[in-house]
Amino acid sequence: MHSAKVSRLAGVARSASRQGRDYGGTHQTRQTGPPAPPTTQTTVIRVPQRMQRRVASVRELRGRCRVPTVRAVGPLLIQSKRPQHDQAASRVLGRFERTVLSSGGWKHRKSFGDHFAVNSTRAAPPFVAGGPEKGEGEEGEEGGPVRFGRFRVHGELVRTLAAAGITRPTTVQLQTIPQVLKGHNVLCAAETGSGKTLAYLLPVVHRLQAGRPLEDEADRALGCLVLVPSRELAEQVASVSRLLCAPFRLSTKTVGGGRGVGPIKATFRDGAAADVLVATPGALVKALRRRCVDLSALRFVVVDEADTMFDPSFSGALESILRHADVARAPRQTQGPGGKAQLLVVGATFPGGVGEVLGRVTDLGGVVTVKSRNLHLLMPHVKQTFLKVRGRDKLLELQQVLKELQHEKRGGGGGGGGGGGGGGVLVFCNKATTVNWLGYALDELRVKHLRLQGEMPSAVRTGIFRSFQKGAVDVLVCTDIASRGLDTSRVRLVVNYDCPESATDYIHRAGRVGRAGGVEGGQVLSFVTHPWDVELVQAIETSARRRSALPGMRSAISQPRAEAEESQK
Ligand SMILES: Nc1ncnc2c1ncn2[C@@H]1O[C@H](COP(=O)(O)OP(=O)(O)OP(=O)(O)O)[C@@H](O)[C@H]1O
Repeated sequence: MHSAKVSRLAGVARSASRQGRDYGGTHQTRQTGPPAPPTTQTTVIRVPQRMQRRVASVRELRGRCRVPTVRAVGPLLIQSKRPQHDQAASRVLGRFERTVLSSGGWKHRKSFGDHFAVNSTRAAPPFVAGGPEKGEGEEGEEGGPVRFGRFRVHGELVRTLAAAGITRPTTVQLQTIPQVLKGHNVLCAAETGSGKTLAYLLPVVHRLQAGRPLEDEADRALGCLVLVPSRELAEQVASVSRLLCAPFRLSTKTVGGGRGVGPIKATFRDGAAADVLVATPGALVKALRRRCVDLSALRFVVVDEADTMFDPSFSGALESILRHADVARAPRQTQGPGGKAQLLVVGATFPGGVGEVLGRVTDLGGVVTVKSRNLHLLMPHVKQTFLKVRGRDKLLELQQVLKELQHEKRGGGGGGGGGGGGGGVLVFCNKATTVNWLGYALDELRVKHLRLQGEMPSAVRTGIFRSFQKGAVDVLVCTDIASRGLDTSRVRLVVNYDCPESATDYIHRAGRVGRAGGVEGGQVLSFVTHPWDVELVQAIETSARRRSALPGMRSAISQPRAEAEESQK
């Protein structure tokens, strides 16, 4: 803007000098043209002081704003519409170094049409063991890759995983499984899609089968409770549990909300308790009130998707459930018959209230924290593009993107897009009403899709998600309900049709691509429309350039306030 004004002023100055004028200063007088005939009049131009000051200040500002730019060479980390904002993959911006952001001027309406991408800098996810960057302890005793056998869990478990094509543990599994086997209460914070479900279910099933002889089936007691925020996620976790439990004839049940009390009672009608129960907090509280479930013999309580579960909308129910379970304070309390329950809290992000709630049910000092090295960093194996676009143009942009993907799927892609064609697309909106509206608009454009939002009955939602997972339809238009925990290994593209409202939501949405064992070459495309979206995008771009964690993300439990004050005294 300044430059435009300066050039405008300069233009006036130039045309003035062409006409023989000069902007030398106030009250300057100069004779122009051929030697003055006796009748020639002298031209006098008066430049107001205000204007002079303005030109001087704009000149000064231009000088100040000139940030030394290093021309990016080699592969690019940030690829911008304006090449002067590119950043090479080999360069990491220092913590105190001045950042020149591609999204710097995006609050201005003239920036519509601008775009930049954070390119992927590696092919495989960093949490898959044996990749180019090996993590701690990722080599076996003989220098070969680590296999599940290293944990000394039951051979059947290792064989079951191998039959499912899972032979080598991910980084988070390597760190978490030994701690759970030792009996610790664990807080596990690791990236989306890094295999956290197996990280807790594998040792849990191993210990359940070890502690219960097969003949005991009649007086079976609930051994493990897994709490998750949605019914879809309950079904997903239960399917992994059933796979692992099958060789030992351990049973898994699910109980989810949204269907009244009848189905909850029906789940427990047969009288036999499950070995593993996967439940949503609301449904479990109802079951506890009606004495359908007994938590007295619990050996494990798992809280999955911690950021949602400790959210104020769930935390009340969660706390009352944790009070019913007798949570151990030290590993020795979990041993032997009548042992207390081990607490495992799992998530990719953690809200502030975790310490408050956990402090009331166990000793926080005894909780072992397992934290991934890349937690809260942008995923280096997923290309993430940001496009500044007017609200009215978003639909056309989306249609174009879907068309290109369809074209690639039919084999006409020419390989330019990286990775093969096909795969699923998740289109995230912020509200259920936008999902419905966008659904109608896509119907008009004859784009085959499914819709998923929280106002639908939960049984319908589960069916919709299952058919998307099976590949019946490639496009799923959804709210954030699909961003937490759901395994979307076939998703190749995430479109943020509405920019997410927080960095946490961005991490969870983007985490639906680039998952362990999932489709390679996953990408995220975000439409940026409003000035308040721009702030989040600038925070993401800054983190990408500095390779630092996104701001405002937590991964540790803080002591409850009262306790912290006491320990300070
Ligand atoms: N060791 C492994 N090797 C290959 N694939 C794996 C491994 N462990 C898990 N997976 C696969 O990775 C995918 C993601 O796993 P999972 O859903 O447990 O991730 P998550 O960390 O819980 O993700 P989110 O944070 O989104 O809940 C699943 O499809 C799972 O089968």
